[in-house]
Amino acid sequence: MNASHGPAPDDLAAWGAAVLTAVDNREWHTAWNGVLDAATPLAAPAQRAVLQRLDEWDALEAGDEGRRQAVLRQAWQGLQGELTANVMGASALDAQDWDRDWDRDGPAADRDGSVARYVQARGLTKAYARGGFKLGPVDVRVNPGEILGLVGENGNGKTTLLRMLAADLQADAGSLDWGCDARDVHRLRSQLIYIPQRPPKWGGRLLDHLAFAARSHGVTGERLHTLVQLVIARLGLRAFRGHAWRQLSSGYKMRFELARALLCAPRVLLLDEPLANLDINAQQTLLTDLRDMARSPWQPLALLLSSQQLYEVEKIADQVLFLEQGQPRHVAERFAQMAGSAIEFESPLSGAALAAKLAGLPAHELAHSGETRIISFHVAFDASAFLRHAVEVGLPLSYFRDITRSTRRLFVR
Ligand SMILES: Nc1ncnc2c1ncn2[C@@H]1O[C@H](COP(=O)(O)OP(=O)(O)OP(=O)(O)O)[C@@H](O)[C@H]1O
Repeated sequence: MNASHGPAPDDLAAWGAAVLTAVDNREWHTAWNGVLDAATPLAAPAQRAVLQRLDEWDALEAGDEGRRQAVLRQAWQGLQGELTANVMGASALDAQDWDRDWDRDGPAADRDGSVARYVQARGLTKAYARGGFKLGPVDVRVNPGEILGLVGENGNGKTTLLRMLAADLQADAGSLDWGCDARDVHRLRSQLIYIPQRPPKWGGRLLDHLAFAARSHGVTGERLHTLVQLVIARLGLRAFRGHAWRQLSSGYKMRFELARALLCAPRVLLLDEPLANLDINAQQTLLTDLRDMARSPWQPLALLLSSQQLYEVEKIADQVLFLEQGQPRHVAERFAQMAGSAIEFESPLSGAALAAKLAGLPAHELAHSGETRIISFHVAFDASAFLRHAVEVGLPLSYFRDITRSTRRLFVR
């Protein structure tokens, strides 16, 4: 995409088709994510039109599905017009402020080296004198539009690595590269946003904080209002605009931090345990939103997130880096060395009763982690064969998952 002149025709067509498909399928969240994402770099009048549609949407009665589709289609059509005009050369971008960023951050800036284009580390190490923990050497590279999931048990160096990649903690050795001139550390840090697991407390109202963040990033005039409102909608914070820090749950505090990050138009986003303290539905929604943010056709991000939620992270990550006692294990390489297969399951049976039901299966080992059992076969034995066996011998199962190619397998002791 040529950012300084708006979207390329292919990006526009793909975006248009994806949003319309979501509208047809009544996947409202996905459709709105697409609309709000495309509206983010546009000028105030185009953003105001989208905000009007959002107000109409909020006023709709529950169950009014046809009207919902109509409102979203109208929002889509309005944006399509703006974006097409932009592709044809009549800039829809606000000449006054955001356009400056796009010019600055587009190819011209890439050439002058002032904008981060990816995050890359080679041979990165860190040792803490107190306690003796050592991390690395670690090699990593994440490009815009890609997601890296960082997993590992507690105390294995995930936070240490994220902070080094965010230029927030000095490495002992190795090289770090963001694809730009890193000598202006202040400028670099404004493009690398690190959100810690427990972000600091803030005072006042959520809306005022976000307006302040946008203003600090150079957004002015009417666009200050429309952009902040769009980003608030994007992160599902419309009902919390007037809320104070103490009135927000942990999940919404994380959403606030993401909204603040988006207003700074970061290139690299590093999140430490963003799923911690979220219920399962909130985790799924946040992961979808993070995936959409990273893969935005308008402003893609290199996204790195640490998490204990292996299964959830694996669903959206392009690469998974597993840290074990400070040493990186690139998961794809580990799997290449592992034979056999593994299944995680839960059953009310245990001990001899369970062993009797599993007798007759190919050679295996049985481990457990709390209530969950992990059966590891020495030879490939696929999940459907295991299920067939369970049905035949009457093994009751309350949970079942094939973890042969999951990072979960690396945690089996
Ligand atoms: N400033 C420090 N000085 C000394 N040791 C530290 C320091 N910061 C972290 N450590 C130690 O380094 C190790 C790795 O910590 P880190 O927070 O990076 O791990 P983590 O994988 O993020 O852990 P968790 O999942 O519990 O957040 C731990 O043993 C921790 O106690």
